Amino acid sequence: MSRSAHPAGPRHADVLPEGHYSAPPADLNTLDPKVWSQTVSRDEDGVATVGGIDVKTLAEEYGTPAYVLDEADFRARARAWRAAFGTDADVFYAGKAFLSRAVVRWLHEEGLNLDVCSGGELATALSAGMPADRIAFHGNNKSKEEIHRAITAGVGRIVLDSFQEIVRVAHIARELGKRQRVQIRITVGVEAHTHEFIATAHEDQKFGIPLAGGQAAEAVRRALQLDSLELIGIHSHIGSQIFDMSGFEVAAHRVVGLLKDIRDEHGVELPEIDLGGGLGIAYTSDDDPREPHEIAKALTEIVSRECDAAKLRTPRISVEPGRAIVGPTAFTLYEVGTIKPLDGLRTYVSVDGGMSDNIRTALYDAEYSVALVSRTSDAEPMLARVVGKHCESGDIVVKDAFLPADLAPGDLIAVPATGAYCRSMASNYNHVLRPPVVAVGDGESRVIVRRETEDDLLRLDVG
Ligand SMILES: Cc1ncc(COP(=O)(O)O)c(C=O)c1O
Ligand SMILES: N[C@@H](CCCC[NH3+])C(=O)O
Repeated sequence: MSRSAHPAGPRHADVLPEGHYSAPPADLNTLDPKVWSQTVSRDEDGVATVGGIDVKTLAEEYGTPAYVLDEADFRARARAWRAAFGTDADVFYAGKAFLSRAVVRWLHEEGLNLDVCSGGELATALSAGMPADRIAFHGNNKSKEEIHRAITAGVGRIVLDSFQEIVRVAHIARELGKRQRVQIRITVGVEAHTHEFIATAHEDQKFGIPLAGGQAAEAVRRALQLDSLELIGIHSHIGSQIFDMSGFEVAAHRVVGLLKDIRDEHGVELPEIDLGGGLGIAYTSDDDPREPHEIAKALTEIVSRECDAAKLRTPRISVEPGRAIVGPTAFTLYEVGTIKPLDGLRTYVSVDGGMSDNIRTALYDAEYSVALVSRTSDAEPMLARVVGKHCESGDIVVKDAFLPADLAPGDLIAVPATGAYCRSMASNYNHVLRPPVVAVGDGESRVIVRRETEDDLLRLDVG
C-alpha cells in the first residue's frame, strides 16, 4: 500500500499534467548504473552507499548539500580513456569540468595530461605537481600575464585562438627567449547536435579561427613565419554533450584537409591534431553514451583513413574529455526541506542547495535524474520538481522527476552525474556557501574541496 505524506495526495501517472518527462519508472528504488557512479548500491536497510560508505553517514559527517565523488570510478574512467587511446595518442583531461589538487594528482598517476583555460586552473595544476610539459593552455582571451606565466612555467602547448593571440604569444615568447609549442584552434563549421550555448564549431561564435574563407590557412601562414612559435598542430573542439560521432567525422575530415593544404603550400607536415572533448554522458536512463574504446577506435580510424587518402603521415592525435571522465563519478547529496504539492500540477520539493551548486538546469535546460537515497519506499510515484533555496523561480535542479509520494522533510535525495560543470560552475548567489567535494573509496571518505564558510565570504568584503 502506498503512504502519502501530502494532503493533496500523490501525483499519479493518470493525472499527469503536460510535460516532457517519461512515464514513472517501474521501481523508484533502483539506482540505474547508467547514471550512478560505479560503486553506488543500496545496503540491506535500503540506504544508498558509495565506495562502501552510506549516504546518511556522509551527510552526518560533511553536511548537505555535498558533492560526493567516487574516486575509484574517476580513476577507472581516466584509465579507460588512457588505455583506449594507447601510447600513440594523448588524453588531456579538460580541467574546466572539475579541477582540484586531488584530481590533478589522480590524473598524473593515471598518465593523463591536462587542459587548462585560465591562470587559476594553471596554478592549481602546477601546485599539485602536474609537469608543465603535460599541460595545454586554452582560452579565447588569455591575458598577457597568463600567457607569460604559461610560457615561463613551460607548458607543453598553448592553443592559439585568434590572429591577435598569434602575435601576442609570439611576442611574449620572444621576450622570454623561448620557442613556444602551439596549436591553432580552428572552427570547422560543424553544427554539433547539442545545446546552442555549448556548441563551439559553427561559425557565429567566439572560439577559434574559421576554416572558411582561408582564414585558418592564413593563421598557419603567420604562425609559421614567427621564430618564437613552434606550430605543432591544429585543434578542433566542436561542442559538448555530444552522442553522435558524425560531427567528429566531419571535423577530422576538414582538419586533415587543412593539414594537406599546409603540406602542399609550405612543405610541412604538422605532427599533431587535437579533436577536443565533448563526448556525452548519461544524465538520465534515456541517454546512451559511448565507451572510450569505441570513441578512440572511431576517431583514430577516421583520421588514418583521411590521412591515407591525402597521402599524409598520420599525426599524433589528442583528445580533451572532461565531462566523460568526471561527470558520472559524482552525485550531489541534498536534504529535503519544504515540500509543496500544487494541485493538478506537480509537487515542488525544495532542497538545501540549488542553482548555486548546479546551474546547468537553469542555463541549458539540462535534464537530471534524482532518487531518494536515505531509504527505500513503496509509495506511489509523485511527479516532482526539485528546486533550490534561491530567490529565483528558475532555480530548478531537476525539472521533471518522480519521487515517492511519502517523501518527507529530512529525507536525503541525490542527483547523479553532477561531477562535471557543477562545482566548477558553482556560485555564491544569495551568499549561499559552495558545498564541499567529498571523495570516497574503499570505505573511507575525505574532503578534497572543503565547504565554503561565511568567513570565506566576508574575507572578500572590504569595508
Ligand atoms: C577546448 C575544449 N576542450 C575540451 C572541453 C571539454 O568538453 P567536455 O567536458 O564536454 O568533454 C571543452 C568544453 O567544452 C573545450 O572548450
Ligand atoms: N559548461 C558546459 C559545457 C561547456 C564546456 C566548455 N566549453 C556544460 O555544463 O555542459
